[in-house]
Amino acid sequence: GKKYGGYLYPQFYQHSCPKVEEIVRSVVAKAVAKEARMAASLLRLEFHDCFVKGCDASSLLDSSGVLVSEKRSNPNRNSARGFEVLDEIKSAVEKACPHTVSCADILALAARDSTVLTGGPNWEVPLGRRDSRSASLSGSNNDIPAPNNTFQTILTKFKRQGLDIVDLVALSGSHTIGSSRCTSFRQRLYNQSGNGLPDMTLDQSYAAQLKTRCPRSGGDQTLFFLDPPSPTKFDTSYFKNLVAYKGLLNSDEVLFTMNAESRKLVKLYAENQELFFQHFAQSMIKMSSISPLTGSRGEIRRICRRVNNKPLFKCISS
Ligand code: HEM
Ligand SMILES: [Ca+2]
Repeated sequence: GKKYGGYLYPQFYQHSCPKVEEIVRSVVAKAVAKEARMAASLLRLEFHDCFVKGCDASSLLDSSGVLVSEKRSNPNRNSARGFEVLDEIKSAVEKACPHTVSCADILALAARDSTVLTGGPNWEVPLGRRDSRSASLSGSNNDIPAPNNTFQTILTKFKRQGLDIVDLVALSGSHTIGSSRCTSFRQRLYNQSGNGLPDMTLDQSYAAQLKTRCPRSGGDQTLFFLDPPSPTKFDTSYFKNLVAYKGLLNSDEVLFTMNAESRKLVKLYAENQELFFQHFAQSMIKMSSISPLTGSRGEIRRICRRVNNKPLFKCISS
């Protein structure tokens, strides 16, 4: 395809850094043991990276000079987390194999390891991505779906990345782990369509329960599990919630209420963990292969938070 293709392969570091997968896994395991939510946070970072200019670790860059960080965007501000863990992985990998493994590949591996560590499927991660020398704040604001987007808008944003409705439903299954802030779903509780009424598709007793900790105003940052029955276990519980009209985000519930095809997939995944896991792994490989920088494009960053300094002679000669 145009956006993903045969440039990445799992053995990319076989000779140059044979221990990379082991190093990433051990740091992720340590971080998740310390804080279970970290698995969710790392998995989400891969999504937010790949949807903006492809999987190029643009999402990991801090603001510096003219570069404006994607960390300031609406989907990421006060929300994206896990950057310290990636710093720790990167420095461990740099020690073993200096200037060899990209931050984009480290993030793709960390997302896979986070899935496995919480009980989800395993897959071989195609490798060979390189890191961008820029970020896109506008891309981060526009290309990552928002929780109050309509089903059609969300699907359109997935299709723009070369992803389809199966990818959308399977990957939304990531919300089987992790948390959301009150501000991300408040609208559903009080004023879904601008007429002062709640979202009628939200289970009423669940809504009442959410309102106690997510009031009309205040408490924006208060955290709620995306999948309350099993917030740290990668399982089918998320899809069972949707079938029971207990999806937390509007973008979750619309997968069951707004489209016949996605509704069918939600019901299938709710009852068939094996199928969900199989599709999830497939879709993660697809998402993690969006527009990679390969060959001599981009660079291997030394620190994931900033682009490498260019040596002076390059500036003069070019
Ligand atoms: C389909 C469109 C999607 C929308 C609208 C969406 C939206 C959101 C929102 C609003 C949150 C809570 C953020 C906060 O309040 O701080 C969240 C959390 C999360 N999202 Fe999504 N998401 C989508 C798809 C995905 C995909 C494709 C993945 C991964 C493949 C993913 C993984 C996660 C995870 C794991 C969390 C929890 C993060 C944590 O606890 O730190 N999401 N998402
Ligand atoms: Ca990116």
